Amino acid sequence: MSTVIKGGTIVAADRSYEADILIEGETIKAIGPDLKGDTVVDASGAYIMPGGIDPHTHLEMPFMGTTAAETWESGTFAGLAGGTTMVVDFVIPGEDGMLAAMDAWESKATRQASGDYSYHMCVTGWSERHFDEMPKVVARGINTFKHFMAYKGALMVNDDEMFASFQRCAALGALPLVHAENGDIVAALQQKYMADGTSGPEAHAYSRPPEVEGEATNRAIMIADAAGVPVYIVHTSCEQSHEAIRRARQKGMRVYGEPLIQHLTLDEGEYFNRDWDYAARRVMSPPFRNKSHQDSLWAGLAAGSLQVVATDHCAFTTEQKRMGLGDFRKIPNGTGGIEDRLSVLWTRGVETGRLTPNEFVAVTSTNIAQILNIYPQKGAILPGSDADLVVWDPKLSKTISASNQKSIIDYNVFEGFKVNGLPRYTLSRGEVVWADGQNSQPQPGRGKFIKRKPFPAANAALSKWKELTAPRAVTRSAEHMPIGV
Ligand SMILES: NC(=O)NCCC(=O)O
Ligand SMILES: [Zn+2]
Ligand SMILES: [Zn+2]
Repeated sequence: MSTVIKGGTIVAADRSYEADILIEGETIKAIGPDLKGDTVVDASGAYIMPGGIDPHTHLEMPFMGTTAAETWESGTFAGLAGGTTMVVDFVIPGEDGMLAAMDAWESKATRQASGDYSYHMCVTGWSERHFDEMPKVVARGINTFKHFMAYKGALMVNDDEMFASFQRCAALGALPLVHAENGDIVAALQQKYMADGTSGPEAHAYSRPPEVEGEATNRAIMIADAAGVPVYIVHTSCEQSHEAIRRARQKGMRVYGEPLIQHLTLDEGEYFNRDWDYAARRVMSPPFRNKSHQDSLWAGLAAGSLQVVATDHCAFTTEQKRMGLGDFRKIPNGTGGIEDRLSVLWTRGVETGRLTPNEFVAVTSTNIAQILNIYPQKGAILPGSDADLVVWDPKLSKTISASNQKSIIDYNVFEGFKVNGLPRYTLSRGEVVWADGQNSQPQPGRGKFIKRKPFPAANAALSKWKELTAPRAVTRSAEHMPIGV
């Protein structure tokens, strides 16, 4: 059974050109003019792009005394409806360790996911057990380990723990990821605002200023450099953090930065809304920033100092957010975006000229696949690649509203945004899983876990350079030594 996508313009990260795409089974068989297949997908007047990859989601994550309400079923369906064909979710180990946590995640994902998925493993402490489990995690197809420098008393790790884990990553060919905020200072500022009587959602933003993120980003980069490993900074939200990443890259370090679609388009004014629910629904870490930080992030995407746009989709209902009434520290941290990442980025990025269509593909798919080591299986339109494709219709438009979203959350932080550019079709491994106007849900459980191999190249290059430039003892002959000592 073959499918041909006809009449569109292929938009890849490196170029745009007109061609048909022939799909056989789950992969791309051929690209060229006048291809024929059993079924035809009409792409006339549309762009054909690699399916979006969201490298940062928290579906059904237990967090802050509750569990993120977006399920694997609703979250992956929402992703497909918005053109995202793969998510990478964070596994949080409990008392039973990393492997048991991975099993727990897998038991949910395998039954429910309708798009493909992978995991990052979180490192929330350090011990011999962590040291021993990490290679087993890598053997099971995970090559990224996440570290929280915030959430003191819960997920936060200290510098020595992070350094030990980063060294282990270096040895295993794995990439460390970091949530960079100075957790000690955040905790102190939270206490101060509560003591001053500022207990509403706005205090969430006050207690997490950009300096707190910039300091932690610099520290994470320094620790990665000392450990001889690249590093990926998740949810880069401000100029201070971007500046640290930019400077490190200019010095030749392999540092990646991931702005979120929320930070690019929503600002701190959201927290000053008089409606408590409205403001609390937007509480996430780091918080939304002012327009000058947004400009910095957009510039970084265009210039290449920031590589990826994610969502950090960690969605709680209004009822869950109300756990923090009277104490902003108890508002579950997280917002959604998986369904709207591509259309909002297209509208606010490509339509405004901040990004080219090719840069759009790079930051939503190709760069991510390369950084996570699944390219060209994912993130590419090439013979042999998985046929994860979006037929993107720049003429389709809608006004974003919780009332008709696929996400099961009762609100949407982009409510009222008018977007131009939406998927006419989304294909996941060759199957049409979303068609505009049909609205039917793909089969839960059809999504596959995608194994990601370790990174031999970057880690080996770094350790070779470290070895070549390592401090060495000076050899001194007797004539250069003090006599009689
Ligand atoms: N970002 C956020 O507020 N919640 C999800 C957990 C995290 O990524 O820090
Ligand atoms: Zn985080
Ligand atoms: Zn996150």
